[in-house]
Amino acid sequence: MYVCMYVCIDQMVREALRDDRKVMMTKSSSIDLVTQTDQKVEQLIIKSVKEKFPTHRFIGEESVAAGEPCDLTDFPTWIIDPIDGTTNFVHAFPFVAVSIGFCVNKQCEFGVVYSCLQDQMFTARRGRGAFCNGEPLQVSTEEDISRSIIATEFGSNRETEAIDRMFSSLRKIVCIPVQGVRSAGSAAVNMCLVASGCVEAYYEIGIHVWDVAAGSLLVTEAGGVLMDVEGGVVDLMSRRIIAANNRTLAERIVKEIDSFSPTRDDAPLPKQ
Ligand SMILES: O=P(O)(O)O[C@H]1[C@H](O)[C@@H](O)[C@H](O)[C@@H](O)[C@@H]1O
Ligand SMILES: [Mg+2]
Ligand SMILES: [Mg+2]
Repeated sequence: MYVCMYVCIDQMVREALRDDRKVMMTKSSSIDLVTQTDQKVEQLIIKSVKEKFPTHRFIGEESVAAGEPCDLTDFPTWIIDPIDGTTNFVHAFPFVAVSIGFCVNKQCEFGVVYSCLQDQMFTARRGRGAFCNGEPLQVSTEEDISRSIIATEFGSNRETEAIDRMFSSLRKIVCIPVQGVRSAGSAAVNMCLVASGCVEAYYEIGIHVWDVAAGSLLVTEAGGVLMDVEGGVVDLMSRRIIAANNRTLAERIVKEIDSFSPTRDDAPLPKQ
């Protein structure tokens, strides 16, 4: 099933990158884009999984956008971001990933991130390590943030308060100083870069559970840590995350972040 699904998705994304990168609609803001490929890939994944596991549940980015609930329960649940980096996809910027996390009892059991244009399949199973195209992954051993590259993103929220806090945090982190700040344009790819040891840490406020479910397992199985931006235990439904190579760097980043709390992924939908 999985090989067939992967081949279909790979072909679908590559053909769409060549022939159809049109924006179909926007969601939370004029820059929160959706394409037909986002929807087709998610439908293909859900259909394929349902055929084999009809009782399993799903949290899919585009299904939630269409009104499906975003509730993570103890049931076996597939958490899907069909195209992570949709803005990159629309611009043919080469970091476009498919991210699938599988959770039972609210714990990720395996995660897959396929970085389409790099043809890199990142995989992790809980307790069994993280891999890229079968090669084991290990986070960076760097303990000194002034010798680190930090990744972050600005998302699609342009509200003044959120922007002010994001730029205040960024300024403080840049001026530590760190050796570099990077934005792949995809949370999942940023987390794969942490798991691969290319980037020491990634943080973002505004992500969704589907952006980070698979990547969170890749990071921890590669020896890294996850933390809330205020230093507590990460909550994948809180829309805030730090994924780092070690606690030292994660705690250093916490000191510089002006945090805020977006509406949770599992917040009750506003009454109609
Ligand atoms: O919407 P996609 O492309 O699935 O996910 C991206 C968000 O749009 C963006 O706002 C966020 O910053 C980025 O991390 C995420 O991958
Ligand atoms: Mg995403
Ligand atoms: Mg997406």
